[in-house]
Amino acid sequence: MLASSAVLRRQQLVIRCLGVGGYSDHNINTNQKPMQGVRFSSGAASFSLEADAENVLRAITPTLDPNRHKGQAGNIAVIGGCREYTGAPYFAAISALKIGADLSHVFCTRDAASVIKSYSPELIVHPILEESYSVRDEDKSFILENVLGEVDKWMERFDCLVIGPGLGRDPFLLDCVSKIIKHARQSNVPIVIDGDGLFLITNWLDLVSGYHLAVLTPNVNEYKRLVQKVLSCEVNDEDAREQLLSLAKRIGGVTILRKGKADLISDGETVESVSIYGSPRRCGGQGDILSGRQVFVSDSRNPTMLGCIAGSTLMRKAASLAFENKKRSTLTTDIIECLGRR
Ligand SMILES: NC(=O)C1=CN([C@@H]2O[C@H](COP(=O)(O)OP(=O)(O)OC[C@H]3O[C@@H](n4cnc5c(N)ncnc54)[C@H](OP(=O)(O)O)[C@@H]3O)[C@@H](O)[C@H]2O)[C@@H](O)CC1
Ligand SMILES: Nc1ncnc2c1ncn2[C@@H]1O[C@H](COP(=O)(O)OP(=O)(O)OP(=O)(O)O)[C@@H](O)[C@H]1O
Ligand SMILES: [Mg+2]
Repeated sequence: MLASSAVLRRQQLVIRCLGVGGYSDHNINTNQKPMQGVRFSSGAASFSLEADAENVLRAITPTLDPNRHKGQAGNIAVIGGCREYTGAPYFAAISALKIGADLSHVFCTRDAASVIKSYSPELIVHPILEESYSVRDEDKSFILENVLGEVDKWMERFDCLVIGPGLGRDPFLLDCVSKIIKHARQSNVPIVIDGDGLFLITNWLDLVSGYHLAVLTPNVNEYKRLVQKVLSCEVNDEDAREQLLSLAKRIGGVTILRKGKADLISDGETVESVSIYGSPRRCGGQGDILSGRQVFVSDSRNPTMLGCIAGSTLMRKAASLAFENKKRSTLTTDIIECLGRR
């Protein structure tokens, strides 16, 4: 079957981002020497720790190419935003634009939509999700079909879905989102699962199990719940890397970025860590920024690990720059202003 144009575009994004075959986006246009510094062995990227986080950042960030048109540097969608939470989906969606995506959509509930639209004209906000309180039982299947139809109209054009920032835990809303995840898998769209999206898949692991284009970004609580559910034990920080490797292996296919003092990243085969930069401020919203940074997640395995290393490094670098400037008063909005600064 001919790969759809979106899959081809995502694969071109892979080649440009990774410089697979020694060519970065810049080389493609100028045929200069392949990039140095990023080592690939037997098809799996093997990186030392901190120094390569910088090299990965350099390797995976596509250069600005005058021959490209709008959308080719990345078109992402955040699935999240409800009556309770409107900041999280905004943080995730604007962060993707700030690191270079061209278009950023938010699919949220009607209540949240006008609030998120008021935060920024840069975002394309779709008020299509519903929570139980606004839906009669007899209308639920019709509304579910309508939600899926609205998302499917756009699905082929997305390079990545970020599912969960500010989603909340409403059962009807989570049921709709579970169907969106299934449709994304059928369309081979990479997905980043964060926030309440992790609450959903922890209770329904089949949604992501075996899907190598899925990235999970749990915080301390969310990771604890995943370990309890999948490994039937408590988090063991004595053997954090081994436990993360087992968790990723047991779920199968996914890449997990365990957020913490050091971010640990595993695809079930290797484990990498990123602990450079960062700030001592733990204000809410920093994880949402990180989930939006995974816009480089792509079609094949290695870039998923690379995307996580790059996203974590960029997030921590921006947090460090913001803290230098604002100290104890640093907020997530200050960190967003520092994104993309090198
Ligand atoms: N400005 C914004 O809009 C921001 C919005 N945010 C959004 O908030 C959502 C939750 O994210 P978070 O990080 O607070 O979740 P987390 O650490 O697992 O829980 C902390 C503790 O609270 C509890 N708990 C949580 N949610 C619950 C619920 N719905 N109903 C009941 N209990 C709940 C939880 O209990 P537990 O699950 O452990 O039993 C734990 O004890 C998520 O969608 C995120 O994107 C954040 O990104 C920040 C900025
Ligand atoms: N102790 C720490 N020291 C330095 N950086 C940290 C520390 N804990 C987390 N981080 C970094 O802060 C970012 C957000 O992690 P955090 O655990 O706050 O996510 P979260 O709880 O999902 O955030 P959010 O409030 O957006 O939901 C991650 O990039 C992580 O690398
Ligand atoms: Mg979070």
